[in-house]
Amino acid sequence: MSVALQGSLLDQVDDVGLRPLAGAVQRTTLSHGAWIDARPGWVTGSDELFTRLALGGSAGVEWRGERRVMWETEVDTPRLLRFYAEHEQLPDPVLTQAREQLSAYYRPELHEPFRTAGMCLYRDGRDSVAWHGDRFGRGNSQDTMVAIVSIGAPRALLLRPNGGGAGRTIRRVIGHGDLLVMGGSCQRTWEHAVPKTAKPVGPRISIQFRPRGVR
Ligand SMILES: O=C(O)CCC(=O)C(=O)O
Ligand SMILES: [Fe+2]
Repeated sequence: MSVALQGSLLDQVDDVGLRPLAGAVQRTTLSHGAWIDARPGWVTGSDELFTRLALGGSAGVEWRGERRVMWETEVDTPRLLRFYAEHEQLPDPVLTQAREQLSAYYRPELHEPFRTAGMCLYRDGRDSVAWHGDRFGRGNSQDTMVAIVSIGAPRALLLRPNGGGAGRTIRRVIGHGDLLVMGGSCQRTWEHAVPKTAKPVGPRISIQFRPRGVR
């Protein structure tokens, strides 16, 4: 796997860590009770963290390719994946800290901690995720939150109300340690996607923290 990364210059001087959330998170209210929060540059030293996580084997994450059935043929899922269930050790201590800090910050609103961590590796612009909501679990019927940490090369995350409609898509370019949290009814009244791009882009890792029973 080729994971050459053009890092952000600012980021290379920092050790891997987290900046504060309080006072630095900006909320955008969407329709139908959905919202997104943004905290740009939350993870410091994120290029270093990227390198640690992108390396396979014991130093990092066992990235897995998956297959799925599409139009009656089996195709590769266009990204690599690793899901950490709630009792699994996360692959880097800063991710454990991130989960704790998110849980503390959002507790008054979420009333429960973030527990699982889904990870995706987008190797280049051909990797993507199609329009969807995280609706396999409680996100289908209840308000909840999904917190996304993005490291490596920035990619566009698109959001639109279910079914779309011209001019209703919101675009956020996230990478290099940015935090984006989808909340309220976002998983059931809105959809999100990371589209393919023909532009030459480096690899990006997305880490999604979710509460129990949300997937
Ligand atoms: O790449 C991302 O940040 C989004 C991933 C996503 O939506 C998912 O895995 O459910
Ligand atoms: Fe998702």
